[in-house]
Amino acid sequence: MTGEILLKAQGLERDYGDRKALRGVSLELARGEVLGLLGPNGAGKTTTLSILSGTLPPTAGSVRLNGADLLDGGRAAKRDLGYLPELPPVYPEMRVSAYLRYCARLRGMERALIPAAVDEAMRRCGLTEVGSRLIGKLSKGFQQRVGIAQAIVHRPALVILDEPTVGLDPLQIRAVRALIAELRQEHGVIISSHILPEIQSLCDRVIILYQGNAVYSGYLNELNAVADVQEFMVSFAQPPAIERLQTLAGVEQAEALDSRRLRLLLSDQAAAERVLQLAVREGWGLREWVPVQQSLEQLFVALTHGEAA
Ligand SMILES: Nc1ncnc2c1ncn2[C@@H]1O[C@H](COP(=O)(O)OP(=O)(O)OP(=O)(O)O)[C@@H](O)[C@H]1O
Repeated sequence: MTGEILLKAQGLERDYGDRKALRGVSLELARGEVLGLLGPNGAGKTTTLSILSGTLPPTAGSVRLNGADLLDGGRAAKRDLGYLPELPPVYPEMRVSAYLRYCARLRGMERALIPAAVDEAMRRCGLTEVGSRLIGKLSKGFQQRVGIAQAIVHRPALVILDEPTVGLDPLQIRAVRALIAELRQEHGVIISSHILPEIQSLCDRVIILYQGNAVYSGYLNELNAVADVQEFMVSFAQPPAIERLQTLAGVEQAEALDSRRLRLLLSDQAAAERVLQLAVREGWGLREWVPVQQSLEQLFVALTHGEAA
């Protein structure tokens, strides 16, 4: 965690009739952090975000935002959050700036502060030029920006975005991703996505949901730590025979890539140390020792048993 805890959810469960959509999900978010919720269809992402945004009551569990109980009808806590649901809640017959003024008012913002807040939200979301246009006449990408603008107009501490780039063209996706990257400067952000590279490029931390459980929670830069096997690209000036490497304890696989470069799969850190000590003792002339990052995709496939993301 980088800072003070903004959001803390514990033991969230949600049943729809006898269907268990969430089975005890807990999470935390610090200020300035971007958390990604990743999971195959039906994993429980939207259910989780609806609960975190105070729009759906959980069957069990608690959510605290800035220390206040969100589920206890806390209007003050709700003022601290902005939510973009899967379908942006925009009114096609309203003009952009009028709609944003309406949203700011709805979230309890003081009247005198609203005009400046609306201008600021439009500027941040690239909407200044279309402020007087009818929302229904805007492209899907611009409507999505209006959806994000309504989520940030009242300057909430927490912004929750459910599949923010779904249905957009590649240029619109780039613009929305750039906007999300900028949001972190002022807000804690939670996004859900099916798109692995999106989560990888925008988030500090990821939670992988599968069948209503959080099967993984961790920082993206620590992915290797959860891998059972560690992979390295290695090069030696005088490499040993590949058969020699294959007989060493903890070397799961050794494969020659060219005359000097090898790919090693090792069982753990101790195996890496043994190979390095031997390289020094026997004068193999180490040139490169590069860990191969385990990708989020590999982890996702392993944890969700290959269900398509
Ligand atoms: N209103 C509802 N009534 C009954 N079952 C529901 C309802 N909403 C969701 N579910 C079920 O709960 C489970 C979790 O759904 P949820 O929409 O949270 O998943 P998701 O990860 O957001 O999926 P997707 O990526 O498809 O939107 C699914 O099995 C879904 O069918």
